[in-house]
Amino acid sequence: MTDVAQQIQRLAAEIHDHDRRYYVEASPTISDREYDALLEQLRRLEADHPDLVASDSPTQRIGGEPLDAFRAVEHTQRMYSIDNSYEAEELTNWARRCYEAVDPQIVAIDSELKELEDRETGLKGKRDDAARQQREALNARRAELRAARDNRLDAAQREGYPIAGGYCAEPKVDGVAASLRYEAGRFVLGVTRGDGVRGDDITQNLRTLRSVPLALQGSASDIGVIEVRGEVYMPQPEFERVNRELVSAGDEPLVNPRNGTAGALKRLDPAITARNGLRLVVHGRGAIDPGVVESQSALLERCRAWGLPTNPLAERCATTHALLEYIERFEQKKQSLDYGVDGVVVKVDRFDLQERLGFTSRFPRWCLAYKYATEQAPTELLAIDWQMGKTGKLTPRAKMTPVFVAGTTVQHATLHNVGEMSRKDVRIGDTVLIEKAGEIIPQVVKVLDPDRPGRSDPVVPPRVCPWCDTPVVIEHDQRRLQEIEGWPRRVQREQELAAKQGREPEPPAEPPPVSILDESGRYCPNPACPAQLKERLWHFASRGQMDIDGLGEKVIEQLLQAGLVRSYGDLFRLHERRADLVKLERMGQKKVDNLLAGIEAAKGRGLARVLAALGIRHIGSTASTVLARQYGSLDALLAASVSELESFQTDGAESGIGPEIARSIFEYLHSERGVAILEDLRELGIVLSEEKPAVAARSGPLLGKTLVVTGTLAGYSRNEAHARIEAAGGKPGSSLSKATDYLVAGEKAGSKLAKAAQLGVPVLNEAQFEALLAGGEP
Ligand SMILES: NC(=O)c1ccc[n+]([C@@H]2O[C@H](COP(=O)([O-])OP(=O)(O)OC[C@H]3O[C@@H](n4cnc5c(N)ncnc54)[C@H](O)[C@@H]3O)[C@@H](O)[C@H]2O)c1
Ligand SMILES: [Zn+2]
Repeated sequence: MTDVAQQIQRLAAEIHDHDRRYYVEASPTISDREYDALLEQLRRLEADHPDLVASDSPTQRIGGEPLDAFRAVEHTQRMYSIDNSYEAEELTNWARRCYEAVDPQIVAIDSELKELEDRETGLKGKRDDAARQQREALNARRAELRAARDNRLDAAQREGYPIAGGYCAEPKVDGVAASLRYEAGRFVLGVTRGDGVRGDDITQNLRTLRSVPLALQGSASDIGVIEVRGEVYMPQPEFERVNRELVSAGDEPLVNPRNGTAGALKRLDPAITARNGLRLVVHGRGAIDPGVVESQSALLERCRAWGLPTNPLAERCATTHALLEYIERFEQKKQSLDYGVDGVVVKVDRFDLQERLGFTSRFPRWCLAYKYATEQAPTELLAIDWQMGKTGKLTPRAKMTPVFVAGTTVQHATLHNVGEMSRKDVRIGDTVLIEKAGEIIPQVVKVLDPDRPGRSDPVVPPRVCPWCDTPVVIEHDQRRLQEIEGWPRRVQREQELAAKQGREPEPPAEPPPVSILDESGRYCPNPACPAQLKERLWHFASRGQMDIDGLGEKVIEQLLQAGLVRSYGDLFRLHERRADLVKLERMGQKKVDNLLAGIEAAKGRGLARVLAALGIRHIGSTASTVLARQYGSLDALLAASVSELESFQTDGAESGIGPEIARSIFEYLHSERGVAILEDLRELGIVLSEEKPAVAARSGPLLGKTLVVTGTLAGYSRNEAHARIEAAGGKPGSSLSKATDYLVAGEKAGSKLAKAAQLGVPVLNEAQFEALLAGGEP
């Protein structure tokens, strides 16, 4: 194989790997700009060596793949990616190409030039006078046409390539593409982009989004097919809320809202998707009945009238000058939006012109994404320290010379885990590039001077816990482990297949053994580790959990140092150690009184808060609330089996407690340690039960009303509907009686409908229910 062929293959493999991380696993390891640079490099090589372009090259296809777990659906019209640019000049070059292809004068000139060329070919070999004369006339005409063409283009450039109908500029919302199909105005199918040809059927998940209308308004019901394309995204406040819950449940936080969206859409249980606060914005079309809309700007207008959400910041721009002005203006504005935007998408507005421009193998020619570069800054890496989490996880953190980036001064960046740190080969003294994209925590992008002489040795990760000297436990990337484990099976399968087909087997190469590069986590397994204890107590006492007034980080450290606290229970025994407490630095009588009162008050927070406070893996405030409501007391919870925990329904609907959560809570409750902790808390008089939903609000539009919910609602899970009823002052019931005020019926409502009719209980559909919640008439 030639060097170039090898280089192309290596690059393609590398890009393919990044695609998988980005689209399938939703955890990219390089920035978009670096990714785009790799792709550009490949494109250049391939352009010079067209014979080496493989049909599955990343330059020839769109990155995602449909997932096995969902039904794959073929798109009626392909879903494309969009070409990127980071420079104003690329944008004007793009506009020029569009202009040349659609401006009537240039098109006329080009077709005449083509005609001249054909005539010239016809004259080839003829040497007589007539032919010479014809040739001269032809050349003169060609020169004339070329001059006219240049003039026309020069003028167009000055005016900003004023294409007929102009351009449309819209924010490029950073989310996940989806196609939504409406037939006679009803939502019938939602599909991800997948590989552009086939995507995943995510209809059920999309139905849970409030911004996805299940039925369109106005003229839409008279139109056979309306297929729109849009972006599903997670607004910033939802992203922060979801991350707070994940962190408090001991799970890894989402890296950014886009990854969070991709993850939530891939959930098999729509109730979980519903909990992520996703939203939709429509920005394009798939198949739409002919004659319905003629341009991008008209489409957006019609969508609004049909009740489909579009971006109010979209604007028609007559020229590239206006486009660039929009881009500049928007760079300021995007900071204040409550959703992530990574650029501006510009499109030729008129659909007939779009059709004339057509597509390349990956992109529409009539569309371009202008991307804002993520703010990055170089700085020096001073040290790497290890942070302890409440589950015992040790996370490497870079300490750097402070640097100003994306609006704040940054001096720490996370390195995630030892694998990541080793793959980036980050060492002390390096100049590193850091960035803050949609993420809250700054990231180290890469080392800028990896070939510098006299570089320090790689940092050796701790083999024992830096706080308690217990040997650490190392975990490796699950996917790599499966790959290694499954290799013999793959070899065998190939041999069998080859034997059947009567050919030489071509067994897959043996995957390399796991190394430090595959490390995904390092843990201190010692439950009594003081560093973990501090993190756990800190979590236990915080707001969303036991909410103990006066027990902050500093006080916890003091208590641990003085040996006054070694467990959660010890907190509730502190009143016996009053004398010791007063002696602590900066404490004094009054502060001790406050602290002890805070601890006393926390005793009655109830089971849900206690479960959330214990830092059990995967158990955050949502899961603990569902569990406490369902079981009512610790004893009832203790009596439940794993299979019951994972399958119980709250009033006929999925509880949202999947197998992972069920196993985690079960194991904790029945572990020696869990039992000891909970028994201790029980003896100390901590309330380990939960009042059933009687904690109704004392005001609201539903005050004093009882509502029963049945069937599947599009906008909420059963639990959420109940929570909304309570928040509005009402009482959610489970069985119908004469005392029931309303029956809220979703899809597949079943026998309760007949019973309601019998009892004379009014039935509400979802829209009427929402109207009632909002304080109006149903
Ligand atoms: N960092 C990595 O490892 C990595 C890996 C793969 C891809 N990527 C990034 O993803 C890009 C490719 O992803 P892509 O194919 O999804 O392209 P893209 O995200 O750059 O743009 C295309 C998408 O933009 C969306 N979009 C948002 N607002 C829109 C609007 N108003 N109008 C039209 N479309 C709009 C559409 O859903 C469309 O599918 C790469 O260029 C790279 O930047 C990064
Ligand atoms: Zn330890």
